[in-house]
Amino acid sequence: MTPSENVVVIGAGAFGTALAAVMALQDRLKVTLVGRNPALMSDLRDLRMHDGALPGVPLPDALEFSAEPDAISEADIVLFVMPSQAQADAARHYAPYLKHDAAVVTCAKGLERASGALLTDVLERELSGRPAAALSGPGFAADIARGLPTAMTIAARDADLAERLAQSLSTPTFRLYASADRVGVQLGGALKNVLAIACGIVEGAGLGESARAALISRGLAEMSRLVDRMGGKAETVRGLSGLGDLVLTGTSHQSRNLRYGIALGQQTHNGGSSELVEGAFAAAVAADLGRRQGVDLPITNAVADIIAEKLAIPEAVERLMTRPITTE
Ligand SMILES: NC(=O)C1=CN([C@@H]2O[C@H](COP(=O)(O)OP(=O)(O)OC[C@H]3O[C@@H](n4cnc5c(N)ncnc54)[C@H](OP(=O)(O)O)[C@@H]3O)[C@@H](O)[C@H]2O)C=CC1
Ligand SMILES: O=C(CO)COP(=O)(O)O
Repeated sequence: MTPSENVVVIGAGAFGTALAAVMALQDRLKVTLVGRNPALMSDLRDLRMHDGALPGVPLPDALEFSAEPDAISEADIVLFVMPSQAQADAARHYAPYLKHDAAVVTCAKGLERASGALLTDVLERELSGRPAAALSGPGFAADIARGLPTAMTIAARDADLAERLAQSLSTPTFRLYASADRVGVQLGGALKNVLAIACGIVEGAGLGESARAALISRGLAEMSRLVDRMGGKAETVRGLSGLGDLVLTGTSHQSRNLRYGIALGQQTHNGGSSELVEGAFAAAVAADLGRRQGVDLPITNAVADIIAEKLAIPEAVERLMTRPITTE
C-alpha cells in the first residue's frame, strides 16, 4: 500500500522514538523520526535500536530517520516531542521547513517556564498562528514502543482537526481519543507531573498508601479548579489526560516524576538528575499561575516550596492537614 499520509516526529528521545515506532507499523503512514544529532540518527538507521532511550525495543524497518530539518518539508502532520522548555526553540528552528498546511502537535507535558503559557500557545506564537494540537494522556514510551495497549487524548481547538488527527495517528495498539478542550488536556498533563512528585514524596517519606489516595483525589480537585478558571472543562480532568495519567504516574515506578518525588521524600535527591523531570519545572510555574488566577492549589504550592527548599516535608504535611475543614 502506498502511504497516504506523511508523519514526522521531531525529537529522538524516549517518547518521540516510541511514537514514531508504533506509527511506522501502519502501511498508510510514512513516518520519519527527526533528531538533531546526526551520529545518533545514523546509528538508529543502521542498528534499528535506540538503546539510550528504549533499550531492547526493535524499531520497525519502515521507520525512516533524518537529522536534516528539511526532512519535515513534505510532512502532513508534525509532532514536536522534546521537553516543554525546548518547544519554542524547536518550533523556531523547524518553522522555515514546514509545509503551509501541515498540522502541528505538541507531545510534551508542561508549561513554558518564562511565560506560564500552554505549549499549544507556544507553538502558535512561534509558528505564525498556525493552529496547534496537543497529545497527552497515560502512556509510557516503553509500553507504547513494545506495542502494549495504550490510550491517549489529542486535543485541538477545532474538533474536526482533533478527530482527523485521532483517526490518522491511532493504531491497533495506540488508541487516540479526540477532544476540543486543549486547556483541560494540557493542564491535566502538566499538573499530573507535579502531583506524581507529591505521590513520590509520600512514598519516599513513608506517609502511607492512604495519603497517596488522598493526594490523587484532592489533586484532581485542584486540577479541576485551575482548568475551570483557565477556560477549560473541569470534566476533562476525569479523562485520560487528568485522572488516567495521574493514576499511572502517581503509582508506577516507571515514572521519572514519581521517582524524583521518592528521592525528595527519602532526602536522597542530590539536585542533579540527568533524567527529564517535567514536574520539577511545572510546579513553580503552576503555583504562580494559581496565584495569578486566584485559584487555590495547596498540593502544587507545597511541591513547589519543597523543591525550592522553602518547606520541609513534615511542615508541608501539617500545612495540608490543618487547612480549614471544608466540603468535598
Ligand atoms: N517518556 C515517556 O514515557 C513520555 C514522555 N512524554 C513527554 O514527552 C516529552 C519528551 O520526553 P522524553 O522523550 O521522555 O524525553 P527524553 O529526555 O527521552 O528525550 C528528549 C529529546 O528531546 C530532544 N531535544 C531537546 N531539545 C531539543 C530541541 N531544541 N530540538 C530538538 N530536539 C530536542 C533531545 O535531544 P538530545 O538528545 O539531542 O538532547 C532528546 O532526544 C516530555 O514533555 C515528556 O513529559 C509524554 C508521555 C510519555
Ligand atoms: O507522562 C508519562 C506517562 O504518561 C511519563 O511520565 P514521567 O515523565 O514521569 O516518566
